[in-house]
Amino acid sequence: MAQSVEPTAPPPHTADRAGSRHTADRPERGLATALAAEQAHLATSRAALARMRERAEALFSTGQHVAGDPYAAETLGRTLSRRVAELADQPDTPLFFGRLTFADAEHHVGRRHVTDDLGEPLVLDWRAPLSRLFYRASARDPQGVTVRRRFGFDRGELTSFEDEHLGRGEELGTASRILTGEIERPRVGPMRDIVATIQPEQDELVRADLETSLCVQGAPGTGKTAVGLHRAAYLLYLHRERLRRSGVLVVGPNRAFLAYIAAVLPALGEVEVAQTTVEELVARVPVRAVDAPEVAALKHDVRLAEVLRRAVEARVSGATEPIVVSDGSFRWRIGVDPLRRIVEETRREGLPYATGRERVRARVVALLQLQAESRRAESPGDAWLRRMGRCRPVTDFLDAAWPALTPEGLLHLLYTDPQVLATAADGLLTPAEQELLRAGRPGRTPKATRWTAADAVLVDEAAGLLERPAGFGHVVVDEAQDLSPMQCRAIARRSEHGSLTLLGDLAQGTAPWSATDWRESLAHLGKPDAAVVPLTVGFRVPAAVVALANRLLPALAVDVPPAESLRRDGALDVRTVPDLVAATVAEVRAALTHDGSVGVVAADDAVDRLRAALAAAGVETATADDVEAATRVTVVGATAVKGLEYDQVVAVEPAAIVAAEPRGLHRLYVVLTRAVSRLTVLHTAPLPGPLVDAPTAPTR
Ligand SMILES: Nc1ncnc2c1ncn2[C@@H]1O[C@H](COP(=O)(O)OP(=O)(O)OP(=O)(O)O)[C@@H](O)[C@H]1O
Repeated sequence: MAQSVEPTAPPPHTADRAGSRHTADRPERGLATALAAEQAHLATSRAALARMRERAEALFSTGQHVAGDPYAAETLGRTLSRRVAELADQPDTPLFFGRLTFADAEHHVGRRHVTDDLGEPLVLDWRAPLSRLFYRASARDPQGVTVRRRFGFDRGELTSFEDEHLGRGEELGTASRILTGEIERPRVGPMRDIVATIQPEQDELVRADLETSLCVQGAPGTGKTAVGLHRAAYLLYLHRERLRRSGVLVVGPNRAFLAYIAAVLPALGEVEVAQTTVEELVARVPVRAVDAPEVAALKHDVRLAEVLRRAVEARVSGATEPIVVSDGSFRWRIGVDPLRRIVEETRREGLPYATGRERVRARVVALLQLQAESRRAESPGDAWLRRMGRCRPVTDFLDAAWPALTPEGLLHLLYTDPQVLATAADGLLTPAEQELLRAGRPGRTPKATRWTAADAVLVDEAAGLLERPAGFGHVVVDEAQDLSPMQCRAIARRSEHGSLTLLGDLAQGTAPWSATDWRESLAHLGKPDAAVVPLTVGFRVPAAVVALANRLLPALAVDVPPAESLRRDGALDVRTVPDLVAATVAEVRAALTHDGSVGVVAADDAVDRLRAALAAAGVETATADDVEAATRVTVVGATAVKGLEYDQVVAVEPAAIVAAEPRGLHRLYVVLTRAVSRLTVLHTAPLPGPLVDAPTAPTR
């Protein structure tokens, strides 16, 4: 049988476990000795990590004297300061969480490599090839592992362990108490890493090759975000140099979400991953206006990509006049035909527009150079070439045949010149749609125009036609179901030569343009062949709560496998109340008698009222952006709660959440799947149809 051990004076919540497992005196003593040995190994490893950090700090402070020049010093300084940050020891985060025993060796597995002064490993990084066995070895296929040991910690102290003798066919799987304890622990504050308990099907995704693009369709709480972040850390470990140069980007739905996940990668020693929202990614113009819903929907339609492409192409025209340049006593001339040929040839090369313009300039200058060489019998120098490239006749020709463009200038032109729009949109947009696009009253100039969020995406598309943006080696996109086709393209431009991890749940799509089929999104993202992999085992939401949320699925018109929960604990309470505000205050008070965070989720326009009522009742609350807030209660609008979780959730008036937006039922599905331990639904209005008569499960 699998064994577990606790110290002789364990913390109260683990005492009975130890007692129930090991009554015989001798094994208990043996296990206590083993526990003491593990605690000693932890102390040794901590001390070794501290020495590694001291060495890195010493190098950092002498780095400037060692490096030959200021640039080298800066690079070295950056590398070393990163190294120092990576080696930080977080007192609450165990340095190792597992141990693998083989016939001839033993390895502790932890958050980073730790070596002793001789370079011998004390802890293996969880991402090392050997560590993989910690997650993947099983009784059926032990892969050489005789014993897998998991450690239990309490506030950074090693307090217990559990052994699975895989070699003898023993395996605890999800019955592991340490695993269950980790999954069911009350949540507080920002998201944490899950390295100690990554499940085999998650590990498979985390360790997919750098070349592989993946789309993970996962029900709420199945660990999609966790998988995406751990994959980023894994890829950075395996391809450190390459990805440091090209970069890794994480795209999330909003700032509150990014704040919630911000600490995960640094805790894994990865301090240099860019984290952003799509809005920030495309923020070339300030957003100062809001589109009507039908205009926004049109601007996010993929047909606009072709309209913009044609509009750019239409800027290029043939030459109508020769170029004549006076150069001292010489006059150089290029006729209309060769100029047309240059434009045509360059157009066929399909370069980004701005690069094309420079190519045409270079070709014109090359023809001038030929003439100069044949007349003067010597080759003109660089200064001459530059002067020719900038001289008036050449720039006049360029401005007529291949005019300079800015992305916002192009969009402004489309919005203000009906003829330009009609030509570019011919056969693609109806006259009524063209009218809609122009209805936004653009300013006289691009600068004077009050751009909308959808305009910013179009400006980014235009920018991509003019110049190729720098891409990332790997991009992780969370809540990807909400990306519009045009937003997908903005991400595609940044991952053209890299790979993607796309994470999402079609059932949680709340935007008017949310995906209903991953294949379409993947095509817009430029990765049509990426595999779509389901995750269905939920680690967040208790089974009773999942059952309630699943009642909405048939009404959501998406084809996704329903979630199952690993969690049998948890409570659900759905109640009609006479006064929503008073009931919310009472419910929050009751929730505060238990551990963990409390999230009050309501339609956006009810948030201020509820916060005020809670404040009047003496309950301090935070907003979703404030993940570090000392207060345990957060009041959050339904539209901001995606991706977040709270230990106890009070969902207020589902009917109002549904009524607030066209995809309100999808929004409600998101709201109902945020609870870790307990969900209370309070309502005065009738519940939305699918929830009527739902059974409740009050267990405490
Ligand atoms: N293997 C695991 N071990 C322990 N906890 C896990 C594991 N996988 C996921 N979790 C936890 O389950 C919760 C949900 O995970 P996560 O937020 O990644 O899910 P998600 O699929 O992104 O959810 P959503 O669809 O709501 O965005 C988190 O608290 C996470 O830490």
